[in-house]
Amino acid sequence: MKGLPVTCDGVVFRYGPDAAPMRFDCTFAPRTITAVMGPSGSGKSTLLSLIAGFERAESGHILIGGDDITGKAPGNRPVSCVFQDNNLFAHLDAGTNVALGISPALKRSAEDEARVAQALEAVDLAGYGARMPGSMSGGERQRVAIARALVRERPVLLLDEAFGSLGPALRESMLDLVADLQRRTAMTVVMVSHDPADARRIATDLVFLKDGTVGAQGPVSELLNGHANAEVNAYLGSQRLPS
Ligand SMILES: Nc1ncnc2c1ncn2[C@@H]1O[C@H](COP(=O)(O)OP(=O)(O)OP(=O)(O)O)[C@@H](O)[C@H]1O
Repeated sequence: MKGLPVTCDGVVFRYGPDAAPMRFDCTFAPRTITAVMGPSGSGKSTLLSLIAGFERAESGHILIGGDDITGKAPGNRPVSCVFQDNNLFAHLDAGTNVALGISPALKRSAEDEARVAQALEAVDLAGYGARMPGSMSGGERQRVAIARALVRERPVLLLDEAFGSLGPALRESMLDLVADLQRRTAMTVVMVSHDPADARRIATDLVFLKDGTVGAQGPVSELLNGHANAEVNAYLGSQRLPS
């Protein structure tokens, strides 16, 4: 599942006839981790929803690996998503939740079982297959969601504030897990985060949104060094320089 580039080419979207149009022109490089940052309401979740296919562009094109996927249904796009909450079916155990990434049928072949076990092991949850989501911690549930994304073997992984509700130490370990999985699978990862420390920790590229459009894009090392861009600096405030 080698990562593919994702390009938004003049993608225009609005939530309703009276809403201001958003417009996205950006590229997410293949096999890298790109952070998407920007003020609240700047369009980060909307951009991910457009790439995932939960929202449809009014005009423009979304390309993944050169394929125009603008009109494709979410399930036919080469992407997996992990959100902040509610990624799992509460009435199904962890193994079944992961297996849904392989097939919607609840019956699993021996080969499926092996893939589920392998994915749970990859996220450090070996042996957790029979556990119900309600009996797991927030971090464990997010790891199950990542395991499901892994078995889907899609070349693009979208993370929308996936670790936003976790404490700092756990969040760091989840970020390191994503970085490790990204290195092993060569996925393209697009990660929405509010925290510049997240981007500095694992992302190489940054797309900065402002007022429903791309305000800046480039390497994290340049855009978050405190000197590159006045709008990014204003957003970062006291976190302008790495601690
Ligand atoms: N379902 C919706 N219907 C109407 N407007 C919406 C809807 N979802 C989002 N919006 C509006 O679109 C704009 C962008 O929202 P979006 O959720 O993409 O921002 P965001 O950058 O992810 O914000 P946050 O950091 O607060 O999660 C905001 O002005 C928001 O109020």
